[in-house]
Amino acid sequence: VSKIFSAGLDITEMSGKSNEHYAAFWRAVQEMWLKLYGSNMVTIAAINGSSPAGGCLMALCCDYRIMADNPKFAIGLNETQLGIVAPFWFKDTMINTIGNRATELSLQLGQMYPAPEALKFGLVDKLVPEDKVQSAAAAAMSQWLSVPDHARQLTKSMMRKPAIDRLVKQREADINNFVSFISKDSIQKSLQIYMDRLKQKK
Ligand SMILES: CCCCCCCCCCC/C=C/C(=O)SCCNC(=O)CCNC(=O)[C@H](O)C(C)(C)COP(=O)(O)OP(=O)(O)OC[C@H]1O[C@@H](n2cnc3c(N)ncnc32)[C@H](O)[C@@H]1OP(=O)(O)O
Repeated sequence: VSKIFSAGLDITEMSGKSNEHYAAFWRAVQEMWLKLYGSNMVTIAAINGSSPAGGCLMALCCDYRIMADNPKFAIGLNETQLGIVAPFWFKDTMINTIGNRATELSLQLGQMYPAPEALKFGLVDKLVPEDKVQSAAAAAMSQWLSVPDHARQLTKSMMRKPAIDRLVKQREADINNFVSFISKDSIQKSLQIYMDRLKQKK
């Protein structure tokens, strides 16, 4: 979709559903992260628009991020703005990209960074004109693929394994945490208010 890289997780999957539904949904989100963050392939994010929360997470899972140079497009883990909390593995992924202090600021405030600020913060690696995002991503891919694969893969795994092992070890507990958190009346209310606001802004 033009102007949106990803709107993040589908909020309708996290509201008004059964606990079994929430558990299956969260397992699928974990699976997505484990596959993408743990992939031994080269992954380049061509960020052609806004990228909140889960969308930002997907971009952060990639090896390199190229974003369209348009200040109207913003990226960030904005969970607190929805009244929800980025789980520890979202937080770990961000820390591994921009460091601890920048992550703390970012997460507590639920900040969305317009493209130029995202570059300054290190959330993305490069800005290019909107119509050059795909070609710049293809060029970056060629550069990354020119590195001997086994060496690049072992290096990637060395950097990411601790975060991945942490979720693998705590997977079931993380699902239980998600279900008990998201099914709280107060959290359901916050999500409802956020969705109503999204619709009103039209
Ligand atoms: C103790 C610790 C325990 C921790 C336990 C875990 C806690 C839970 C963790 C959950 C992590 C959540 C991650 C997420 O990704 S949440 C989703 C975050 N996403 C957003 O905030 C995006 C909101 N959307 C927007 O900002 C804009 O819609 C956007 C910039 C994406 C596009 O803007 P545009 O103006 O082009 O389009 P509209 O706003 O008019 O939207 C069109 C329709 O789409 C609906 N919409 C948008 N985003 C979502 C979404 N994420 N999910 C569902 N639906 C969405 C929007 O309402 C419009 O719908 P209608 O056409 O029906 O009105």
